[in-house]
Amino acid sequence: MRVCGLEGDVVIEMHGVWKVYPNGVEALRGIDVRVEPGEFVYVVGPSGAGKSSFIKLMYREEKPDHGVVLVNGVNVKRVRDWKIPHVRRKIGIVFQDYKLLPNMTAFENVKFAMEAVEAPKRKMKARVEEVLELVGLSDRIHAKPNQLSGGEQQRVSIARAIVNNPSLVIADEPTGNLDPENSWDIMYLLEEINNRGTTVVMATHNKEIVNTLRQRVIAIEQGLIVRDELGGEYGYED
Ligand SMILES: Nc1ncnc2c1ncn2[C@@H]1O[C@H](COP(=O)(O)OP(=O)(O)OP(=O)(O)O)[C@@H](O)[C@H]1O
Repeated sequence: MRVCGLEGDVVIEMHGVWKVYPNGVEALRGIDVRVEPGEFVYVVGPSGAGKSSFIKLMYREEKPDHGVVLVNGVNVKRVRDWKIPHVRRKIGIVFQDYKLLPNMTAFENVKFAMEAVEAPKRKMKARVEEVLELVGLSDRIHAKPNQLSGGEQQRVSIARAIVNNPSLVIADEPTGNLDPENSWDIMYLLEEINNRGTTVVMATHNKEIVNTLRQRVIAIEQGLIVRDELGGEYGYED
């Protein structure tokens, strides 16, 4: 049974999507794609191919210049700035550099994400403790980011990403700053989250992970999807 999202809903739909930055760079040049609930998708491709631009459209960090991007049925181009938090309520985001608030503890960082969506106050403490336990950090909840290792910081950021039960987790190079052991730990967590029903979209340069934990692979080159395979390979040398 799916935990999030209704069967048959499409999590992400893009039709004829172009992203052209103000300097004239055509980062995406006509993208068509559908991601269904519960999928795990790797986004791969050479540096500068358009991977980050592709996933930034999903969390409305960027808007398409042409075409349509629907996330959980919402047309992201039509979302006013003040409504972005509402759209992101159902999306968890994980960055390569964690982006934790430095003056807050692990507990406070995760709680902050619940406050941002105005979750019921009485449920916060238990829920924050629950997700920090899920990522294996029960004994570090009062540590600040500079007291945590890179792997631990990324686990806090994953706890923050899932605390509001998102239907979609988007990760941009989540293992990019981590050693192999910590990278695998993060991948097992993302797999576990996916097994619980959450859709995961992850941009990565990690060949070993993509070729070992086989999932759908979307390859982007020069702003175009050049390959889209279930159980695909990484397909590049780096
Ligand atoms: N804000 C921006 N302004 C101008 N150009 C940009 C901007 N962001 C990205 N670009 C350009 O758009 C193209 C695609 O960049 P993008 O970051 O999407 O690629 P990427 O595949 O994620 O690369 P990497 O693997 O190196 O992170 C590149 O040529 C990049 O220089």
